Amino acid sequence: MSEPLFGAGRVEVAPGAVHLPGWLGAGSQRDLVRRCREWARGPGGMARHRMPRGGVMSVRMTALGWFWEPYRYARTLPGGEPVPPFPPILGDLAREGVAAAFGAPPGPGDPPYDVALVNFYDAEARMGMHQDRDERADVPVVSLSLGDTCVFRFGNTRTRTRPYTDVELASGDLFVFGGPARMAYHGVPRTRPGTAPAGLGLEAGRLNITIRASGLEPE
Ligand SMILES: O=C(O)CCC(=O)C(=O)O
Ligand SMILES: [Fe+2]
Repeated sequence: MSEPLFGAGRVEVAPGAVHLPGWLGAGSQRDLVRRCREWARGPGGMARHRMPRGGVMSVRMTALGWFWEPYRYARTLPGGEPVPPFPPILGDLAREGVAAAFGAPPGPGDPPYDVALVNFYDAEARMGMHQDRDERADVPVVSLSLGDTCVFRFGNTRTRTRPYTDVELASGDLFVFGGPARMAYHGVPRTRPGTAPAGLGLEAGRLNITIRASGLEPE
């Protein structure tokens, strides 16, 4: 086995896609779970979005910074209310995450992190293979996992199917994908109910926060 580049347990799943197990300590995980509860109580709630072809997503989500629905970003919520602001702590975590994954944070010329999607998975929820392609910036997507472990399927940029790699994302794990992996298809075929660490403040289910740079102009 080759020596990991940065600390123990850095796994390069594909060129540009890095998994750092246990990147967030227990205290940071608890803090983020508490914040997710606050964000979930915001005006957008935790909604199950309807897909353009009629299906309803099994994952519940709320958006910060920009509102997202399949498949676009909007400045306002569907009812016209303003979108809750993008929390600076998520920008800090995203830049630290990129530095931990690739050795350096995004450059000062890169569009800033300005949007986060908070996803909640109950025991039945899953997310089909998709690309994160509604952003107008080629900045890595930073994903933080809390609560139950899931199977995260990380594929290729051309098809929803093989070749892909199944990765177990546990509470506290960081996953970053950028560069040649930025447009790779990925999804969550299942979670593993009952695997969340005790004392997290999340009794059941999985939370995932993806932090992105929209590349869109602020007002
Ligand atoms: O829940 C995850 O780990 C992935 C979420 C995701 O791919 C997304 O929000 O676009
Ligand atoms: Fe995604």
